[in-house]
Amino acid sequence: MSGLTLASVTKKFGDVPTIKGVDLEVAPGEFVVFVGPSGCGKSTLLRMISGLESVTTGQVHIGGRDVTGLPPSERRIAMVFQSYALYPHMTAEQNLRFGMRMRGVAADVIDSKVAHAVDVLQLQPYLQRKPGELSGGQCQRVAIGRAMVQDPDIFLFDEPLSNLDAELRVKMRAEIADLHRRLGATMIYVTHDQTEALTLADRIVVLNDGVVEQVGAPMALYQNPANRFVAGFIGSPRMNFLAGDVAGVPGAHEIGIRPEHVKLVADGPLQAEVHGVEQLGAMAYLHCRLGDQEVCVQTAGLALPRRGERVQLALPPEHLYAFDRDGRTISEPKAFPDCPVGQVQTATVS
Ligand SMILES: Nc1ncnc2c1ncn2[C@@H]1O[C@H](COP(=O)(O)OP(=O)(O)OP(=O)(O)O)[C@@H](O)[C@H]1O
Repeated sequence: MSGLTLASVTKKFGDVPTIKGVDLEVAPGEFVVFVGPSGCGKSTLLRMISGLESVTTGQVHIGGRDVTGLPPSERRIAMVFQSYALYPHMTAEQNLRFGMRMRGVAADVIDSKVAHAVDVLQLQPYLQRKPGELSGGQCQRVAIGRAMVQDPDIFLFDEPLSNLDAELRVKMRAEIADLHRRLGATMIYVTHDQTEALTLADRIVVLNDGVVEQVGAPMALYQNPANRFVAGFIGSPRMNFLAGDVAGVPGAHEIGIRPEHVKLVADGPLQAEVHGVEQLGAMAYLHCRLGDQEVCVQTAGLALPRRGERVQLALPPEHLYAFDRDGRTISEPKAFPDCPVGQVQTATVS
């Protein structure tokens, strides 16, 4: 099992800086997820790790080896793409065997590796079918199997579940988590799906415009975002941001509070008007106007206010985040289960 080190990695496309200096240590066996808005450079960074994209400056080390100048075939990585990238004219089994056959791997070794992947991913029923005769989820399992048989030092996943419907995504997400537990392999995974990031990752890397905003365990980022960007990006619906003086927090340019922490009260300090109600069954989101500011409130109540009604809100101080003019979090870190305040990881690179 190998880890990964990115040292001051940059990428320019022509004159356009796309990755602006990323440092990252991934421990052997770790599951690290890259998230960030569209175009922030997630796939580019992954492709630089794989060798499909060159590095402009900086180094990539895999398992202690400097692989910066090596082609993908010499990096001992396997990549799983959103588009599966299976050979359409080959059966699932031929797809699993092909790469090894081309590299001249002995037949008995191929047999045992394929048998293991087929067993772990339960591919037996599909082996003789071609990709056109398989569902998206089945194709993706074959693609993951093809990565597995390479015995890579690192698995790289580029939005592997994006082409699947919602139900299948949930199932495949569980399968990938299970695969990680069983193989204990190092995995780097790109997604724009928050749920995938929060449920799969040991650590999440939040990227924004080619820089790392914060790296940390999912709940560490959720509870203790280093800045406004991470606070707004991690969590759905996103954190509410209000002018600092609304909650009377001294020194704060802006305050933030998550929808689940805003309270509907009978007699509160803040008067708001409901302009939207989203009833989701077990809970609802109320979209309220507080003067000229927007506040989303999560509530479990069944007797919901209606559109146009006035409600009173309270913002419990223990749930407030304060940000300075530059968007840095200036409130005290919050403790949460399994991670006392002293151990909170809020490393930022800018
Ligand atoms: N080969 C290329 N030539 C020029 N620009 C590129 C190339 N590949 C990517 N880019 C640009 O680099 C930026 C980062 O792209 P990248 O695909 O890494 O983003 P991303 O975060 O993965 O986005 P998405 O979530 O939409 O897939 C984008 O502005 C993109 O247009």
